[in-house]
Amino acid sequence: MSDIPGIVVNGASGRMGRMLVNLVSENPACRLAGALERPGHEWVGLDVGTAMGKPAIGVTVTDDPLEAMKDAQGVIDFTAPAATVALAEIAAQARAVHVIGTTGLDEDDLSKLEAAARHAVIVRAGNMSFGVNLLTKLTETVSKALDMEFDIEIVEAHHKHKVDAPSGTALMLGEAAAEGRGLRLDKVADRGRDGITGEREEGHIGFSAIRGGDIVGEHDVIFAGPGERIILRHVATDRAIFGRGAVKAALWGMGQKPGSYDMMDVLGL
Ligand SMILES: NC(=O)C1=CN([C@@H]2O[C@H](COP(=O)(O)OP(=O)(O)OC[C@H]3O[C@@H](n4cnc5c(N)ncnc54)[C@H](O)[C@@H]3O)[C@@H](O)[C@H]2O)C=CC1
Ligand SMILES: O=C(O)C1=N[C@H](C(=O)O)C[C@H](O)C1
Repeated sequence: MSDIPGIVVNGASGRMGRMLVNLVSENPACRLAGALERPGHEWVGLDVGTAMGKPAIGVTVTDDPLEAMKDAQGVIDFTAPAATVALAEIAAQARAVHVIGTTGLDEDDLSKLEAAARHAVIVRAGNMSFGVNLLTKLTETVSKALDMEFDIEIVEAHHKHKVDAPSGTALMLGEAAAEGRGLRLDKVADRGRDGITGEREEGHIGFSAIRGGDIVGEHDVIFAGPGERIILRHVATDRAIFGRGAVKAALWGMGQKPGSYDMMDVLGL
């Protein structure tokens, strides 16, 4: 047993998973304690370094979460909603901090995560980067300062492999914009306009999603008023910004009481 905190990466072969295997292995403040993939995945049973086409690093990919977490204090999870909900219960049993980057979670998924957070630390955010969390703060501030004459529209762009829309980040920004106006996003969100939609309703918050190529992630919050527009923008050019935030969240979470936290808590924003 080492004194250095151990972190497991779930979804180790994914775009974020590979990034995280590297970031956790290279960070002197933690060690890679395990690598998880879904049952049947071709990486299961291989050394995760070898599977990535690099030298072996002494961690074998497994599909058994309890086995992966036997010597870990945290697990970082950028996978898919069903996988994340299933892992939450197991991470709580193992008393491991569960850092969740997975997006596309529905209300039912979220209530299951809340239940798991009664026994364990969960840190979840639709975007783990410092820049987007700062943008989220700014969005709330600007929304609070402007009156309803300013229409709020959120436009996001991502790579062609992304499976959920609007992005988790867009929803985070929408929630902040609604909060700034003292409203609940689910009462004012316009998602997916098509056909004869009628005029825009005052106070609504609109979402548009672009998908193509290898776009890492881009978000604009547009405040369109009479005679002027304010646009807040974040452009991600490297997935490492999400990965670094997730590692920070895992280490931070190890000092917290059970409960649900987000990146604002981690970053003190
Ligand atoms: N919050 C944030 O800052 C960010 C969130 N994301 C989100 O993270 C998620 C993953 O994104 P990508 O890495 O681009 O996707 P990806 O499709 O490249 O990777 C997902 C991985 O999860 C694995 N997986 C699926 N079911 C599993 C299970 N039951 N057990 C273990 N592994 C399982 C897949 O085999 C795959 O390797 C998405 O929901 C995405 O929106 C992505 C980037 C940043
Ligand atoms: O799927 C992605 O790639 C990303 N997903 C997150 C989201 O849904 O907002 C964060 C980031 O934009 C990349």
